Amino acid sequence: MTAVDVGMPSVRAETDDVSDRPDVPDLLDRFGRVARDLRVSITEKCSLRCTYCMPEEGLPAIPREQLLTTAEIVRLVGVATGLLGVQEVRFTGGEPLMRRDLEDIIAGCRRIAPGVPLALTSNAVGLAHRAQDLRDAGLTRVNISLDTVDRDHFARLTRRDRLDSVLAGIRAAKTVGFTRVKVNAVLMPETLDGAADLLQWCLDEGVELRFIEEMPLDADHEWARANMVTAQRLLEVLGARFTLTETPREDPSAPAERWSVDAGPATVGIIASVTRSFCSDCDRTRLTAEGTVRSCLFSDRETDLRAAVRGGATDDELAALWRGAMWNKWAGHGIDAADFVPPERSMGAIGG
Ligand SMILES: Nc1nc2c(ncn2[C@@H]2O[C@H](COP(=O)(O)OP(=O)(O)OP(=O)(O)O)[C@@H](O)[C@H]2O)c(=O)[nH]1
Ligand SMILES: C[S@@+](CC[C@H](N)C(=O)[O-])C[C@H]1O[C@@H](n2cnc3c(N)ncnc32)[C@H](O)[C@@H]1O
Ligand code: SF4
Ligand code: SF4
Repeated sequence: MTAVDVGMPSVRAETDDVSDRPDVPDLLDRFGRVARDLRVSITEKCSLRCTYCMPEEGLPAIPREQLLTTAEIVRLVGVATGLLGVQEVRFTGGEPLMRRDLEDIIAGCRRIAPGVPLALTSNAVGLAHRAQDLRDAGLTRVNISLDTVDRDHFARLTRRDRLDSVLAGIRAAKTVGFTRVKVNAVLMPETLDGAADLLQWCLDEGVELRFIEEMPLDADHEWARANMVTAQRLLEVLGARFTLTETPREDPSAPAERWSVDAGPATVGIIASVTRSFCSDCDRTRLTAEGTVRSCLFSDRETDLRAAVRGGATDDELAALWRGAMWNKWAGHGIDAADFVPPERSMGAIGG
């Protein structure tokens, strides 16, 4: 972390003041954190309707002219990696595969940021047909969401009967040579009984499974702390079938804590965003599909870069706007605070 006088801001600072920001190129915030991990949402559309994320009818469509174009995404990724110290870029959504120009976006970003890892977070529906092209375009890594290997549970949770397509997508990701394919599973009461089967499937396939605590980011606003499956509860359930041993954290800003399974080398991860929050080490910055910078998943304060891009701003001007947006980033999500209010946008609308 960069050492600067960061003062004592409140957890949810509501200010745009950047007059006290030190003149450094990186995406520094008042708490001394530096964002190096950029997550770019490229669409609000999705082929699934996971209950913890989307409403049944899907999100309201973003008018085409409000979406960042391929060229605009590439330019902003160039600003982030070239001027702002971003070291990894992840494409997300909505479902990034819903954009037919995803391969062009990846190829453009690969050209503008040759040495930077480019990752994708996807539900893998239809990935089997595109995995090779995405790899050829320069994609480095893929994380895939899969909550259960039980077809009925999958169909109920995602409101779509697409388990086979997802499993084929995961296998294709391995076949075309993406290294360290990871599977993300959100912990839900309905799928907890199948958690050990999911882990066994991932062990058999040689992919790395991470369970994720559900956050209050569902479009239906049904999240309740009392109903949430905690990391602790999951460990009890998995412990009935596997021997789990906690391993040291690879990197303090990596959200997953890892346990070796049956003496390893395979591991299972848990992203305990709620009960063991990692906000104090957060290294994320986000671009929404409409081209706003969002400093934290939970903060609705956004800075419009699309208007600046379309108004003729230079790269240096865009970088300055981005730095200002991150300086006033909140300390953390504050889910346990008495006055917590979930953000207006749901996970799929922000870009998870
Ligand atoms: N609290 C919090 N959780 C996040 C954030 N971004 C993603 N998540 C959660 O972390 C899960 C995994 O995210 P991924 O998209 O796989 O990214 P990642 O964990 O950074 O990926 P790796 O670099 O492969 O570890 C998501 O499903 C979200 O639930 C964030 O900024 N804050
Ligand atoms: C919003 S999705 C977008 C990318 C892609 N559609 C997918 O599902 O991987 C990104 C990640 O957010 C996670 N997610 C969605 N809603 C969540 C919630 N309420 N709490 C925690 N994670 C959530 C998903 O499981 C997924 O891993
Ligand atoms: S989690 Fe991903 S796949 Fe599921 S509804 Fe949200 S955006 Fe779609
Ligand atoms: S909730 Fe906000 S501060 Fe916490 S890890 Fe996520 S983006 Fe970072």
